[in-house]
Amino acid sequence: MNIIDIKNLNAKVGDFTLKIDSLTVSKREKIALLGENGAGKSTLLDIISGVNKNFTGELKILNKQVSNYKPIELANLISYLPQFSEIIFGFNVFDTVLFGRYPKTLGKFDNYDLEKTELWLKKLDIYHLKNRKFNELSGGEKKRVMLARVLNQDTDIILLDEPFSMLDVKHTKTVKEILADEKKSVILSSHDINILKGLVDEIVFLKKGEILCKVNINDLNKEILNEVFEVDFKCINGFYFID
Ligand SMILES: Nc1ncnc2c1ncn2[C@@H]1O[C@H](COP(=O)(O)OP(=O)(O)OP(=O)(O)O)[C@@H](O)[C@H]1O
Repeated sequence: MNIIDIKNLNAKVGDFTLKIDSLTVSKREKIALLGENGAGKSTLLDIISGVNKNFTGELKILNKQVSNYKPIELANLISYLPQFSEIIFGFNVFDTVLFGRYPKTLGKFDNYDLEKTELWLKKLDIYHLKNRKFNELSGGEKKRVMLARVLNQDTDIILLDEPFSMLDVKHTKTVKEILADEKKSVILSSHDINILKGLVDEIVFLKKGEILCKVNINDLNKEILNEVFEVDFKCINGFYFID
């Protein structure tokens, strides 16, 4: 069963047009959005998440048009890590992650919510930062806090805009393993092609606001990458490099 159905979607942001004729995501499917800067990855994630409602066409979540959901219903279905997170002012790390459980609890947090929060703090290796102010953290620390918050929201659909950017090698591995283990539908954008193996099922290539193709991760080849990114890739042992 499809959890997301997109048909004839058209959205304008400034001079840019996103035009998605058809895209479906099934339950527990993991998809990566790849494409050059400005291809429309964030715009598409903004639309699926409900942040950008300015589009025409069909966007169904669990067979129901997204505009027919109340915001709180959507927040119980979809969690979203935007590319930049500047939303939290005076909150410390613990409360920032705890608030991922707001849609489920409407703020009436119980022991289960506190335990879940502690669990994600530990998994994302930010437990030692739990009393620190979010705004005072480094870029990679902030990213891990926002990821913990998203995972604490515990939704069937997880949208992640460049979840690996700013992470060091060790925490990139940690986050990849966590996401690979999640039995959820995940759509993530990334500029790191080599991280996707063992993580996603399909890659959707975007170019100039349109889907160029959807490719199974096992069918990826350098010809596709050459066409999308207009550079000459080398493939060594299944990993892609440029000179
Ligand atoms: N609020 C806005 N006003 C005007 N133009 C916008 C706005 N948001 C995005 N755009 C334009 O839409 C296009 C697509 O942007 P988008 O952020 O979706 O690209 P992207 O694929 O996520 O890129 P990147 O890899 O750089 O993150 C870009 O040309 C961008 O300049």
